[in-house]
Formats: sequence, structure tokens, C-alpha cells
Amino acid sequence: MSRAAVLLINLGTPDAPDAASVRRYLAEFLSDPRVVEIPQLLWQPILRGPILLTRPRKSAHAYAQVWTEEGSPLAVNTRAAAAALAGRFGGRVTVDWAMRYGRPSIAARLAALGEAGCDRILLAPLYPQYCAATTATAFDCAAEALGRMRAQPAIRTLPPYFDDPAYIAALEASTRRQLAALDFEPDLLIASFHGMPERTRDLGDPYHAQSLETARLMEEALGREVRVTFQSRFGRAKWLGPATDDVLKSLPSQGIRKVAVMTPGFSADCLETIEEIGIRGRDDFIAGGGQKFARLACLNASEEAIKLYENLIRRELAGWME
Ligand SMILES: C=CC1=C(C)c2cc3[nH]c(cc4nc(cc5[nH]c(cc1n2)c(C)c5CCC(=O)O)C(CCC(=O)O)=C4C)c(C)c3C=C
Ligand SMILES: [Fe+2]
Ligand SMILES: [Fe+2]
Repeated sequence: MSRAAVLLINLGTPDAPDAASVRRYLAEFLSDPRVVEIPQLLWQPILRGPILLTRPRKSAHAYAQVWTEEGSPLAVNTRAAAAALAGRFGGRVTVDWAMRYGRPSIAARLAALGEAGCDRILLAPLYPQYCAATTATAFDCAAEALGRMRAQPAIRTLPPYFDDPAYIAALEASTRRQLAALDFEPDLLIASFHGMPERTRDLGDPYHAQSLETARLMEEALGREVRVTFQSRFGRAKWLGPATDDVLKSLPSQGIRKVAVMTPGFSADCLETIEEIGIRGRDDFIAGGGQKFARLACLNASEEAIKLYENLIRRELAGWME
């Protein structure tokens, strides 16, 4: 008897909001050559020196502001999506989740699925837009774990879903629901995507184009402008723009005083959405003269999200669920 499983994969997060845990997490994350594409011989001294000496304390402070009783929001939301999804397959598919960096690791969950008798596994990184720094490295990591197994499961991978009608419909429904609940009508809706070095686009990474296409399809679906920005600049290289913080600071002087910000590239709320947009982004906008600011939640484990993931997963598991 064969048995199918789906492994939801997200980025990863520290174990606790303290400097030591954040340091361990950042050391693993930022040592990934898919993330920082500088030769390791040059990069490691910079990482182990200035970056890991200063950033963990600052980031731990930010994490402490978003941490919940159940843990880091990224882990809490990803786990909740996996739990809700499990109920949609009537026990015919095992649904599990893992993190590319930190815990639960991809290797540990692949091993656990193997022990549970799952011999057909769909790897599903929850990144709607393909990016080598997120999607590719998740598959690299899984391949490395598979490379150490004697009895490997059969593997399928979830393609990016940036333009999938089911994803656009989920975003549209979630956005309409959240806009209707606001006590104001935004002058502008912003879609803030995580940034990337511009160089990666020039070398052929489709992330930028796929982000723009998601926003264009959202404009079509919502019948209103969706202004694209890129957040979370890191390092000295030129990153994709326009930068979310710069745009938020400058909008009030252009007469735009009420905004709503959505983050469609993040499947789950996390440090980058709750703290960077919801706290610092709001402060930037209000300090610049803005009046009303709303951060719209990610799809997380909402009804819209679970319907979307069930749809995508059923399609990819065709022929495996009998
Ligand atoms: C959704 C897509 C993401 C892309 C693309 C991405 C690229 C990328 N990120 C960094 C550096 C950092 N990112 C950090 C946090 C973080 N990044 C993503 C997603 C993408 N990153 C998420 C979901 C999170 C949140 C994790 C959480 O625990 O909530 C951080 C850590 C926080 C901090 O210290 O600021 C860093 C650093 C680079 C360099 C990069 C591409 C080159
Ligand atoms: Fe990031
Ligand atoms: Fe950030």
C-alpha cells in the first residue's frame, strides 16, 4: 500500500526571541549561498564579524514584539495551516510542515514521513512567487536529505502559483473581507513584497516579474490600483524598488493620507509583516503626515487559504491519492 503526504515548507524562524537564538538562526539562514551570493571565503568573515555581532540583538528586540504564547507567528501560522488542511483529505493524505532554517527541519520531517509509511511526498514551499533564495533552496535542502536515504520516497514539487486563478481568488476574497471591516476607505492599496537584490532579476530570477504579475491580476480582480513596493532591504547591494518604507514616508505629501498595505508574497504573517509593516511602516506613514493606516493579514490559515491549498495540492497529487 502506498501512502501520499504533503510537506508544507516555510522559511524558518528562531526558536525564541532572544539574541542567542536569533544568532543561531541568522547564521544558518545567511550562510545559505542561495541567499547571499557572495563567495563564502569573503562573506563568512563579514557575517561572523559585524553582522552576527550586532544584528541578533536588534532583531531579537523586533521578534519579542511579535512573539506569541504559542511561539513565532511564522511557525504558528504555518502549523495552523497544516492542521486545518489535514482535515480536508479525510485521512487519505498526511499533511506535515517544515522550515528551511531552524526547526522543524525538512530532513527531520522527511524522515518522520518515511517512518510513517509515506512513500510519495509532495514538497510544497509556500511561496507564491518563485525565487532562488526561497523556493530553490527549499528543494536543495530536501534533495540533500534525500541524498542520505537508502529507501527514498517518490517526490513531486509544487510549482509557483503567483498567477493561479485559485491564488488570485483567495487573495481577492481575503482583501475584500478585510477592507470591508476597516473603519475607513483607503486612498491607496499597497502590495508590499519582500525585496531581493536587483542583480538576481538581471541574472534571470523570475521573482520580480512574478510579483508584478500577481499585483496586476489583483488590480484586475479588485478593480482598483494596487501599488507595488519591495520591503526588507538587507546589505549594501542595490535592491528591487521602490522601497516600501520610502513610499510610505512620501505618500502623505502627495495627498494620500489613508492607506492599506497587503503582503501577498508572504503566505503567513511573520516578523516582516507584523513588525516591519504593521509597526515600523505605520510609524513611517504617520510621521510623514498620514492619517489612517491598515495592515491586511496574510492568508495564514484562513478559510480562503485552506481552500486554495487544498485546490493546489489535489491537482499536484492527481493519481497519488487512490
Ligand atoms: C517571501 C519571500 C522572501 C524572500 C524573497 C526573502 C529574501 C531574503 N531575505 C533576506 C534576509 C532576511 N529575511 C529575514 C526574514 C524573513 N524573510 C522572509 C521571506 C523572504 N525572504 C520571511 C518570511 C522572514 C520572516 C522570518 C520570521 O521569523 O518571521 C531576516 C531575519 C529577520 C531580520 O533579522 O531582519 C533576514 C536577515 C535576504 C538577504 C534575502 C535575499 C537575498
Ligand atoms: Fe527575508
Ligand atoms: Fe525585515
